[in-house]
Amino acid sequence: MNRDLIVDARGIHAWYGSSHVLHGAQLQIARGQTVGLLGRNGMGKSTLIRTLLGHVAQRDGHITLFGKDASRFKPHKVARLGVAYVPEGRGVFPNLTVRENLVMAARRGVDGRNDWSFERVMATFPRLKERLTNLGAQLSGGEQQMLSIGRALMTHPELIVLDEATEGLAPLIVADIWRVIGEIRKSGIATLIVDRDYRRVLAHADQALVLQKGQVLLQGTAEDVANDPALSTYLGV
Ligand SMILES: Nc1ncnc2c1ncn2[C@@H]1O[C@H](COP(=O)(O)OP(=O)(O)OP(=O)(O)O)[C@@H](O)[C@H]1O
Repeated sequence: MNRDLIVDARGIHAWYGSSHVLHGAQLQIARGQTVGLLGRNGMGKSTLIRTLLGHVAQRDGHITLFGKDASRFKPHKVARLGVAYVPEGRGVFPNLTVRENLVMAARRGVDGRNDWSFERVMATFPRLKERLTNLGAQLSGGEQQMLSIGRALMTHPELIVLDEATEGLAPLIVADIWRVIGEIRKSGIATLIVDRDYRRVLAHADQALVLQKGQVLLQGTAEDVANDPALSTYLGV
């Protein structure tokens, strides 16, 4: 195995009841790498993510995370390895303040890293700084998304998984979230990104893959995927 791979998933199958959704998909992420996961609606992107994270019980295939066989790991065990999940539809505590949401998430990284301090998160998300005493439920959708990413950073992950982080948000907020994704990339944390805006995904990613009906049809550097003549057909654009 390539030692730099923090995610190495091969031959992944997943089912919801009798519905067979993933048909031998694969995904590799190296340390510090940004990987874009593309595909039309319903092609299995969220299912692949949820399978890697241990949320899909009916699964088959080989998943190695940080060199450990995680094929049967439960979500809490995956999280403890240093994987932070920012799910579609946020994931903040509505009855806690912004400050409480952040502080309760804080922990050192697996290797003891502690560089994403509360102050650094505040500097990254100036909007949240103005809302520290507001409850999670009082935030706009965009602010909740920022808080969710802020919480992920406070856990000092090796990998952040962003599933549709910009979905349904106003363009200025979307631009701000892409700025933060760029900062996360620069800071050396690996990211796995699913987003409808494939151009932005490819502009921010090192590697990309395209899922169709639960299989990976295209995989390579973001530049190669962007230049592949079949891309627009696969994405229906
Ligand atoms: N909890 C579930 N139970 C049953 N079927 C599901 C469930 N979640 C997803 N599916 C089905 O699995 C298939 C893949 O869905 P998935 O959400 O992984 O696709 P996606 O590529 O992430 O698309 P989208 O962008 O629409 O979320 C779809 O046919 C979907 O209807």
